[in-house]
Amino acid sequence: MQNRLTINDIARLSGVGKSTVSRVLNNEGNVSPQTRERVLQVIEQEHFSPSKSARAMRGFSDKIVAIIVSRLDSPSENQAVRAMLPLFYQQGYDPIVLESQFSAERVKEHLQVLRQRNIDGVVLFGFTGLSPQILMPWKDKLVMLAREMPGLSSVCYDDAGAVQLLMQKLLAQNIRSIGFIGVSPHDTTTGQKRSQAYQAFCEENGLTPHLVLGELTYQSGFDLLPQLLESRIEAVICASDTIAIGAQKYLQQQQITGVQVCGIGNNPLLHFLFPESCSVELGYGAGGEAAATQLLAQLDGSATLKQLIVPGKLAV
Ligand SMILES: O=P(O)(O)OC[C@H]1O[C@H](O[C@H]2O[C@H](CO)[C@@H](O)[C@H](O)[C@H]2O)[C@H](O)[C@@H](O)[C@@H]1O
Repeated sequence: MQNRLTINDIARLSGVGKSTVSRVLNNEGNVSPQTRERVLQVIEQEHFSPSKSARAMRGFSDKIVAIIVSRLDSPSENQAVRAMLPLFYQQGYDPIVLESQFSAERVKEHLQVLRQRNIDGVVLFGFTGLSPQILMPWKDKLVMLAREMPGLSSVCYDDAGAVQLLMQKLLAQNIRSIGFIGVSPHDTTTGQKRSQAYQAFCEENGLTPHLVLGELTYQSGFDLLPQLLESRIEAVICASDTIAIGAQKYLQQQQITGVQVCGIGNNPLLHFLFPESCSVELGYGAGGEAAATQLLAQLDGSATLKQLIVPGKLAV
């Protein structure tokens, strides 16, 4: 992105004064929503970014990357973010963290502000419903995590592979009555891919599928397990370790034994509370490192866009 235009040009094109543009850039009050929108439109159209030296003079760090997580309370995303931070610090970048709550509109707003602030790069935890139109202008300075999108760099997890590892492990123990607690297929990765892998494995191995769908919460595991127990399952695979914690809690509360609970993610809390459960190390730390490394390489011009998949492995 080049700074061919100055703040005076943006003021002229928007039909406002220079101080108004400055207030919009600094996200200050005293600007009507219509004026703010007009100025932002011109900034967007012209790909304008205030000079870094101006930012530095205002006391901002000159190298900033933004990390847009979906949920600040997600254990899996926290693991990935923690792995990224040291890499950004080492290269002199100050990371800032924003939250999307799976809202495409919120991502759009965040990116607008980041554009105004001339942020150097973005790691975005992707999800269903994000518009390529919003993201493509960022393609050289953005890496998407946990989802892929054509034309963007991405780091994904092996969703189907994780389910297959668990199914193979259970089958090797001669456990054939296996239930699955998944999430909505609207969620392409944790939802659709993991549930489909379960169903496909059942079909290939002559197993009867027992599938229920809930949300990415402890409560879902707790509430949905009783339905599966009616089918006399010997084991249950949960689409995430968070769901598995809820399922284990139900078994503990009802003093039910003989049902093996498996999760995906290798969350230390699952192993601490319920060491008898099993899980797949999906590689959140490795994913975070890979995303940060790729973004840094894109920013210094040493890498082209890449799509990476982190391999999972059974957690011991
Ligand atoms: O309970 P958590 O530790 O939060 O793990 C649940 C899943 O979180 C992640 O998937 C969800 O967020 C992704 C963005 O980070 C999004 O792409 C996906 O659709 C959501 O389901 C993580 O990627 C999964 O591995 C976790 O199982």
